[in-house]
Amino acid sequence: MRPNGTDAPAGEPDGVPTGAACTDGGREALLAVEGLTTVFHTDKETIRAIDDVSFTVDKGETLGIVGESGSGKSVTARSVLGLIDSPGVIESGSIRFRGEELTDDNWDTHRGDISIVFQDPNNSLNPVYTVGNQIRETLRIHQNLTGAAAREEAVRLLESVGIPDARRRVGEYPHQFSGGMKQRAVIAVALACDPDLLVCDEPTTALDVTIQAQILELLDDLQDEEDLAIMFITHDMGVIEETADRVNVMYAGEIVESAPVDELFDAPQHPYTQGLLASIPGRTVSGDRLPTIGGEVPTPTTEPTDCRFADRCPQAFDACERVHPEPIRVGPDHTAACLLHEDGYDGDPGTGDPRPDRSAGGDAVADGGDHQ
Ligand SMILES: Nc1ncnc2c1ncn2[C@@H]1O[C@H](COP(=O)(O)OP(=O)(O)OP(=O)(O)O)[C@@H](O)[C@H]1O
Ligand code: NI
Repeated sequence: MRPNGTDAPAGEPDGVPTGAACTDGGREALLAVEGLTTVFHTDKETIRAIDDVSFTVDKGETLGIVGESGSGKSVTARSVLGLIDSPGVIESGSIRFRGEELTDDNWDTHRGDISIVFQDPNNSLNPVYTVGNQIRETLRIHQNLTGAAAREEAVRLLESVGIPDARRRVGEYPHQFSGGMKQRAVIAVALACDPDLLVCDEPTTALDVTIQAQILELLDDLQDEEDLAIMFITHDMGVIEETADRVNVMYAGEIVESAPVDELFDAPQHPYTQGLLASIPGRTVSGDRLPTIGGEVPTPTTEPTDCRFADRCPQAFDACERVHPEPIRVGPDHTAACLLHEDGYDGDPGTGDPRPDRSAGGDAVADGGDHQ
């Protein structure tokens, strides 16, 4: 959602949703999204920003969401957070948090359970209040903390996100913080809700590489300490490899592949994932030119009747233009929405690969030709 610069929710300059209350967890996934479809009714057309998206996030897990610009990553996050504004609307699907369906009526009671960190810390912090002020306000709303207790907790939170000299800096304004320190402060505000799930929408993209690495490390530490679940959105496969436990690969509003991170990198099953991986510097097998996927993500306006990736896919065959591929199990914990895998998973946990001849890597490309 970066292009139009609307990542900060209107009327919430500190980027922290309001509301409170916690319920106790069951054995169900922390977050379970099923068949979620969010559309934008523009003057010209209806954009199907995310289409029939299903996934879960478990307690303490990092789910990475990756895909090119326009693939629906931010809309997925905003849908889960109840931040879709007109002309957008959740058309269908279910979002359950700790087993409870999120509806217009009860969304507010879960506001503090799910926090979001956006790409640009400048849009998330209010320039006219001190950092400490913004943390304390969130503590008051979400944890009922006020006075000295809130002041101490604000300092503790700044310390926990690695801001040196926190006791002094808590009284400073956002402009007195560097970019990296500002994003740490944003994370501190997000944590002041005491969330179970932290959604990070490209939280390091605006930062330089060294700072980016530090923030990723910080999130990793926080996750261990606080048993946080994290939904991490990025277009950068390198960042995914470092942060995610599981990965959803999105394309044109759909999840085209989902797998544990190691498996996704070792044996990607969808040609789109294979293309994304092939464009990571250092992963190319030969030649000095990075292969990129030609073309760009289409903006879907109708329900899919074909594979939305077909016209960019090096392995496409006739049926890809006629049949919409549904996610198919290709391993114990691995799905791919691609007709190459329509035979599915043979149930052998030893390989996790129904067709070894079509497994990872560009070499599998020629195989698709059989179908023509
Ligand atoms: N407010 C809006 N009005 C109309 N269309 C929208 C709106 N917000 C998002 N979209 C459309 O929804 C689709 C998905 O957008 P989204 O922001 O989720 O992509 P993204 O994967 O987050 O991309 P990026 O990497 O650029 O942030 C795009 O086609 C986009 O144009
Ligand atoms: Ni986005």
